[in-house]
Amino acid sequence: MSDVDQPGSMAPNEAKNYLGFDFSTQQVKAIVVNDRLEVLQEAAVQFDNDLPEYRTHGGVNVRGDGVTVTAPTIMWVKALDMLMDKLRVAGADFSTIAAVSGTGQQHGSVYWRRGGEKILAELQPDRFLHDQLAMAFSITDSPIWMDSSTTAQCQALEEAVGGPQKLSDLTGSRAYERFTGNQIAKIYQRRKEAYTSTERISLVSSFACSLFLGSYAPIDFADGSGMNLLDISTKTWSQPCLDACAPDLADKLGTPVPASERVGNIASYFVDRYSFNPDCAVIAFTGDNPSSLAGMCLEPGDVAVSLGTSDTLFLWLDTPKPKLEGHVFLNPVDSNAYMALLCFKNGSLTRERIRNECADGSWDLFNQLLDMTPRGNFGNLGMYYDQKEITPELEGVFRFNKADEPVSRFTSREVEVRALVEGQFVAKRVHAENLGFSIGTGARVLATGGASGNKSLLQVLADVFNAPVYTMDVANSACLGSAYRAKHGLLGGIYKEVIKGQTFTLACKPNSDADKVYTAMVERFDHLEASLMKDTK
Ligand SMILES: Nc1ncnc2c1ncn2[C@@H]1O[C@H](COP(=O)(O)OP(=O)(O)O)[C@@H](O)[C@H]1O
Ligand SMILES: O=C(CO)[C@@H](O)[C@H](O)COP(=O)(O)O
Repeated sequence: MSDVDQPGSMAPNEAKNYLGFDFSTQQVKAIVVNDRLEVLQEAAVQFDNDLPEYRTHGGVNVRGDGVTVTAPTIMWVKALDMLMDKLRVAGADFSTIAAVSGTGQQHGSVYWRRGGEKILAELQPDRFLHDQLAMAFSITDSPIWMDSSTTAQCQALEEAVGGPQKLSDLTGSRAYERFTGNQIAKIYQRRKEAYTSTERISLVSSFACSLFLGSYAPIDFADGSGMNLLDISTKTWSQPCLDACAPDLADKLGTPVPASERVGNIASYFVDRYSFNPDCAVIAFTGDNPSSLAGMCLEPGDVAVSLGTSDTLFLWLDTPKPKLEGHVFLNPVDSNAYMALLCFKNGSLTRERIRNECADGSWDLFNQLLDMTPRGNFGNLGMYYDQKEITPELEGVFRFNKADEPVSRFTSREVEVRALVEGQFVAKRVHAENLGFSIGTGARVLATGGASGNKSLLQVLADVFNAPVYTMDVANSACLGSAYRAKHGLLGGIYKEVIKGQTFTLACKPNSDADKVYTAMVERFDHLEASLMKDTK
């Protein structure tokens, strides 16, 4: 029997569309693209505004200790219920979707109670997912990437494998507090019963994939690299790392797979409730930064800067050289390649705080203030770490005048705004150069994320990197990358040959004096940051 004759299969001449999801920090989003990769529909559900009953701020709950940061797992499920309805209202025809994929904020973890997979398999199409999954989790609040409460677990893991560089050589990163292995170790130590009653531990990405699959979805190699548990050479769990974190962990994690793997077909729940074709493929979900790399079709030599809740900077890597700073992940579109990533916790939320304090909550006014100050900011320089930063591990606000003397405040709000933005982007260049990256002639900076629509910010980015900044029509490349990966996962082949034709728009060019101004500022910043780190230690 041919494909066309099989009940429910997609006929060759039927429209083939692709659906991508992004379970990120502040919202869940979706994009439908057609076979030519043109966007047909987009929708989003914002946690704080659309689901106020969970009382999140920026999509998360910060506990009393100030360092434990979680999000209610069931909130993500309820957001998906709402998003599916929004997509339908936007005109999405789910019967045309040939494949679904997705992405999630990295490192966050979901704990399925024993019996969770049975609940997934028996979901009733006439009821919401969140009603049926309310009892499916052994831990109801998922630790997320902003958590920095696992310092002790990180030390223990590094000691267990022979030190921070050994761990980095093995897993692509030294121990980081938000990395999932350390979070699991803390849960095992503090909540043994809950750990024992956990059948499966998912990342946010593989948890979301499980909802579409109707069974536990595997963790993919790229997002799995953000756990301090995956051996990036063998692409299997590292037994010494597992043993250092918690017992029976391999069973609870399942076997990792390439991000392009077709992990099954869509669950009958989605066929019956939303009229998906039963042949619709589910492609492994991955982390949001790896998915952005896929959405931007990053080339070796490009630098991508994501301005989402976190600010991240990432690069394509052919050869991994893990260091004590930054991360090496397996590449989501080429299993023989890698990507390097730097993550800065104080991104958009810190910019929002300064916007609220200096610009009456208006981005327009914030931009006017930024544009009215000169490059170099009269020698004033700032570092704004409202929450303990990841790169570098500093907390607090540090302001310096042109003589590098600490000052408690700047003389005007425009100087404060420019100090924030220059400080954030100079930090990215300093730490990218520490990783060995230097921007060559002809290199492009590709900007994405919620703040990448702001031209005044992008102008500073272009100046600091002394390189042109490009954007795509769709600011959310993580979500777009999910739709692209759905197509690639279904069809197979070389990613760049299946996914081609994206156009970038030149957003900003560097000014002629930028190199001089910012090369000097990079040196000063590096020096000042090093002395702050010394003081902290
Ligand atoms: N015009 C703007 N200027 C600067 N930042 C903006 C602008 N519009 C949105 N943002 C920022 O984008 C952030 C959300 O980015 P997004 O990539 O959607 O986040 P995430 O994917 O992490 O949920 C918000 O916190 C907001 O501060
Ligand atoms: O921790 C990291 C990367 O290592 C963060 O980048 C998270 O992946 C959250 O992403 P956004 O919601 O800010 O896009």
